[in-house]
Amino acid sequence: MSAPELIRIVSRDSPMALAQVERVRAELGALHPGIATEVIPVKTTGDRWMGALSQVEGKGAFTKEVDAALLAGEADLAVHCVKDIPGDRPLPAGTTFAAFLKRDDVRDALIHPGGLNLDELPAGTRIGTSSVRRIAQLAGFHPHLQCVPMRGNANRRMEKLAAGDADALLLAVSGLERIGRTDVITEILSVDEMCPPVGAGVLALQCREGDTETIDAVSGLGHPQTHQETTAERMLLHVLQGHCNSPIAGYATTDRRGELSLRACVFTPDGKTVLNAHEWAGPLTPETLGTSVAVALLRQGARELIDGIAH
Ligand SMILES: NCc1[nH]cc(CCC(=O)O)c1CC(=O)O
Repeated sequence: MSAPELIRIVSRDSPMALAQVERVRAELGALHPGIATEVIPVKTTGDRWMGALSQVEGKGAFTKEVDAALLAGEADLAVHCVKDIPGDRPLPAGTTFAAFLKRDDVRDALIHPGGLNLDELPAGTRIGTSSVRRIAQLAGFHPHLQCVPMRGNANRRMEKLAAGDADALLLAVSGLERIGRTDVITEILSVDEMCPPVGAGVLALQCREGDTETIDAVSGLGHPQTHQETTAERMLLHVLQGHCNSPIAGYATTDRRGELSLRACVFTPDGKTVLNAHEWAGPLTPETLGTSVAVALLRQGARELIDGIAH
């Protein structure tokens, strides 16, 4: 096998995305010191458009331009947050996952400049988030709080918070770690209080399908346990046909014995209805586990909840 001399890495151009690329370069450099890398940052529709995502092409808004550069041969490797990759459709034809990096923290954090915890926030506190998953769970467990729409990358959201557009934010711990801003965290929410999204904290390396040189070079960065968890979670999302406006949460974990399990929830936007399922893989493959948990939720009426929301 001949290793490539240069791998051109394409990614969104937000500070978080560029930090993700630096992690990939560092891990790749340690594994293959002879391979040079080049970074190709691109702006995506999701970065430009500050309105509701459902008015553009939904979640693909964060991946479309990156995937296009990969397919056009302008880059050899795309780095994506799995959380941003649509789950209701296959990957763009001609591309494939080459690796999932070891998972970071899956939890969400509260950022409140006054230093209060979620339970201490007074009625009417404005939480800046446009995430239907976060909105539904806040509405269910903390109905006295008010969610106000907030989009943009994490740095931009913190600027908007400082400008008074909201009183507090919810952001992923992993994202704050990547941009070096864990100092702003007031409270890390437990997964029981705020169930994470499918793919939380996982970075995917995506290549052109036929590019075995690059695929072989980067596949060593993959983390088997993360691969299993991500596969189960993405199959869940696929079977549920969740779209960018679906309040779906789900995360797989691997216990000390190596046993994989998947828990998932589907909410109504007001958080009053919560469908819940948790299953162990046992002899099932991660794909079958994801399918089984999705079917358990469908039996409870998940289809009606998901289709009941415009997208
Ligand atoms: N919505 C943007 C986005 N995509 C992935 C992450 C966090 C990092 C990850 O889960 O990989 C974030 C920021 C956030 O939700 O706070």
